[in-house]
Amino acid sequence: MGDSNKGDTLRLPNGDALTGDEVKSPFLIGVAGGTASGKSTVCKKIMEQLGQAEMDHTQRQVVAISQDSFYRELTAAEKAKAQKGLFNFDHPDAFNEELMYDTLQDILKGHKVKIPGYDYRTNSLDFENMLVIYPADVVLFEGILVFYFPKIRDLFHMKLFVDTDSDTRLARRVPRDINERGRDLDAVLTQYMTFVKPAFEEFCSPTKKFADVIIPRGADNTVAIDLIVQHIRDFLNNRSRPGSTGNMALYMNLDLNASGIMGPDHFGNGTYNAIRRFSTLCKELNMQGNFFFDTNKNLPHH
Ligand SMILES: Nc1ncnc2c1ncn2[C@@H]1O[C@H](COP(=O)(O)OP(=O)(O)O)[C@@H](O)[C@H]1O
Ligand SMILES: O=c1ccn([C@@H]2O[C@H](COP(=O)(O)O)[C@@H](O)[C@H]2O)c(=O)[nH]1
Repeated sequence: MGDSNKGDTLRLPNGDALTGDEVKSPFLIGVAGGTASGKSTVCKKIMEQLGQAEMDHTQRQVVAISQDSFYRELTAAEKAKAQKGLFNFDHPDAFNEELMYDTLQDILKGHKVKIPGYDYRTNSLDFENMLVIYPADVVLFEGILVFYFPKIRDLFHMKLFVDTDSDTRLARRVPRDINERGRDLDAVLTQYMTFVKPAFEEFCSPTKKFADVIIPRGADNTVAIDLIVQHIRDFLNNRSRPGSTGNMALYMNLDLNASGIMGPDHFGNGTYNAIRRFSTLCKELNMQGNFFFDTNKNLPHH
């Protein structure tokens, strides 16, 4: 970061100030999309290409977290309904919004956090298998409704929406739920028609408009994934540069269309060039239909 930023208050995307030891705040990327659109697969590919997947958890620079760890605990009556496929896991009320928000805030402050796994066979949080999320440079947070809650949406430095058509998603969900989530065909189809499809249309699909980047065809879109990976690489390199404050938010929350307001003096030349490269690539890919890029109008906090 150039000298021009010395003395600036470092801020989380929602405007909260960061001070002292807390400045090693990660760059937080939200990854939304319908069920079985390929959100986890996209995150996995990003991690693999960055050489993070095979790395020890404590050493990773990039980590991925699922929104499923923030389903709220069900009452006995709700659990009984869930076992019969009669509970709506696709409604925003199924999630613990406050816990999700507080945990993401902790992550943004550079704290180590522990979150439960999720057991789809019992429809419950798995406190026996707690996941320890060590402070990282980049955190991917994926889930069907990660852009639904405004307070949470505002925490992301970058928002991706994995846009896979609904036939493909259903065709992938059926075998996945049968083979990996302990369901039978009837239950999967009934849940899909009763809850999943209507909730996607009402709550998930409308959040696509908040995305900075829309990835058509999910993990098949290798061009888009390569671009995102390159973008993250640039930021990781920038962060490790001598003189960098290590604050990703200052680096990322930019309206690229308004690049006239910044020049090589505003950030270091490396940063500036990376942003220009990203902007140019996005425009090209947009034209090729590999990628839809929108500037982040919600996050003007530099
Ligand atoms: N591009 C793809 N081609 C074939 N199968 C895929 C592809 N992307 C995902 N899948 C499969 O579809 C299912 C759902 O993918 P997943 O990444 O778990 O979606 P989500 O996280 O959005 O629910 C998984 O079984 C996964 O292996
Ligand atoms: O106990 C549960 C909890 C969730 N679901 C379904 O999971 C998907 C969200 O996960 P994806 O990996 O994004 O598909 C959601 O559509 C819920 O319906 C479930 O079936 N049971």
